[in-house]
Amino acid sequence: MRPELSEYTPIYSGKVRELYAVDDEHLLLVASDRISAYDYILDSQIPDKGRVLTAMSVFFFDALGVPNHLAGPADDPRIPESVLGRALITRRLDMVQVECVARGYLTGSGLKEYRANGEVCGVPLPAGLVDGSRIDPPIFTPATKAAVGDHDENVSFERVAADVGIDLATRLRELTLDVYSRGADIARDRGILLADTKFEFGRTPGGELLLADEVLTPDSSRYWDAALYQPGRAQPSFDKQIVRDWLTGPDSGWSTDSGTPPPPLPDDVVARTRTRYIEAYERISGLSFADWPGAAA
Ligand SMILES: Nc1ncnc(-c2cnn(Cc3cccc(F)c3)c2)c1Cl
Repeated sequence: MRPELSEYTPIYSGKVRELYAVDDEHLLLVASDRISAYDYILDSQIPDKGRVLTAMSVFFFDALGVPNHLAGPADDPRIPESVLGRALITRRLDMVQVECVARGYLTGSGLKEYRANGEVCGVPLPAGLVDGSRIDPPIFTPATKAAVGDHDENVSFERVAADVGIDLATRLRELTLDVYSRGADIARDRGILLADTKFEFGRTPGGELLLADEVLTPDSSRYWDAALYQPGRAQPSFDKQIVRDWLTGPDSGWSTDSGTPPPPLPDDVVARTRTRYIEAYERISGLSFADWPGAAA
């Protein structure tokens, strides 16, 4: 008999995820079916999004073999039925307050910084790069966690070293670049480019540094279809472009500068987006999503 979610203490609610305390040493990390676009949490949910992204994290934790915070399998008996498949039991860690970002392609806030001063987080880049240019080897572009609703602030490695010490900063950079590069290689071999990603690390009471949070998911990373990759323009998002195009298209009655929340999504936009998430997981993992725990939505 699985416990009810109400037996656990909620300790954090993010835009699309929640965190509960299971006991003094363990947490329950829950991924919802909510989706965000243009900095709004949409009213419409994407069925199975939480289960697919949880499956992706588990795949990469296993495939990359990095010491991490997982404390049980996806069907751990401590996981309530209501969130089975979209929740994981993790060790409770002392989280390092650094957003550990790796970039293998130049876009978003990195491109903005590059255009202003030819570098990102203090890392100089070659001249002449455009939106979507490959950055090889990838670069470590950390950020400080922003307050709720704000964007993280990109900072230099030197600032991270000043905040957490040079040894830990160096370790974070090494781990971030290694895990990103190996994960991006796996995805690229299957036709999906992971343009960038954000990791979080935490320390055990014994001081061991573990990879925590979600790993290389479409919510923590930019996913691009390799077949459509074309530097010099904004790349379409593998998972979110269908939603973005409908919201900014003629049928939504909405626009990004309307100052109003986006309208609900049509059923076909929801269904096609669900399919994109499942396709990304099955292509990258080589596994069938039908075999993943929890009730299909
Ligand atoms: N193993 C850990 N130990 C201690 N703290 C965390 C932790 C804190 N915050 N976050 C981000 C987050 C993850 C999911 C749902 C949310 F609402 C927020 C993760 C973790 Cl993963």
